[in-house]
Amino acid sequence: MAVTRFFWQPVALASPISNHLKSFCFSLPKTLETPRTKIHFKMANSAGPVSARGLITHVIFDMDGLILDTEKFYTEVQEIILARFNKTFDWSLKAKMMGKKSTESAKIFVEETGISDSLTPEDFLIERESMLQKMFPTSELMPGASHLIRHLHAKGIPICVATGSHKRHFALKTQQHGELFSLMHHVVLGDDPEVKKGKPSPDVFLAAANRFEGGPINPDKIIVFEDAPAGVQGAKNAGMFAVMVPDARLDSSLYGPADQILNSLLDFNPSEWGLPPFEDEAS
Ligand SMILES: O=P(O)(O)OC[C@@H](O)CO
Ligand SMILES: [Mg+2]
Repeated sequence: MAVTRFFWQPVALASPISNHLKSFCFSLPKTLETPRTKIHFKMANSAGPVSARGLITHVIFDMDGLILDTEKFYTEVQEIILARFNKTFDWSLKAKMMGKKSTESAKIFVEETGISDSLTPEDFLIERESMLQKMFPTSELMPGASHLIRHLHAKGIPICVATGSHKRHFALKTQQHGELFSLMHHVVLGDDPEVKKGKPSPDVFLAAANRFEGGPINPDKIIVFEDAPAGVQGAKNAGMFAVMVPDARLDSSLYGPADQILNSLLDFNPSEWGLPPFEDEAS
């Protein structure tokens, strides 16, 4: 199916989106894309997400790089390990690893960097573990995460987490954020028995949809918030809507099939998806 990308300035969003798409949208050459300064929407066709947004009833959050600012820890330790081999860690490799189960991303790391003869995926995981264990308890929230989670919970919208992180890392990363995560109806982890394959497989998102009250919830009633290309693809493979909040350093050619691309969770407008509007300003 042909995919057209549309861009517009957020200030134009005063009346229903569908009208604006028809009258105010314009496309820009790729060179003019500025991912951190504009809100991007991707429309699969004229009957795509805009008409379906009014039906959203449930929300799934990714964790690393979306709720928690933890991707930087992985980047740091991977840079340290590669430096030992006189190699540098870049964002094209980062993009392939992020969002995946640790065993899967470890394999990608040693193979893509050409160090698999010297370091096995298992040894890589052992080497980075002691560094990560010190870093994870210092995890901080991403901008807008607390505001959006608290808002949806207060309005009675069922919310949950679907992460590639396994149980032990989840506990370390959320040590300082127990109260916020307690607002989630449930959390599906990467080492959950129902998650046979990591993102971009839909497993973690389908398990998340199954576990809501009255589940399984129809995927076209669900938005997934993601930062990683594999996560966006996984959400789409599950038949859900994907709102991507990518790191500014991620190449825009890797945004993939995201339905909406935001600079930050602070830019999310619940009303556009038929969710209860904010009553206050995000802080
Ligand atoms: O699915 P998320 O929460 O991004 O976790 C993946 C993580 O283990 C590293 O990228
Ligand atoms: Mg993530």
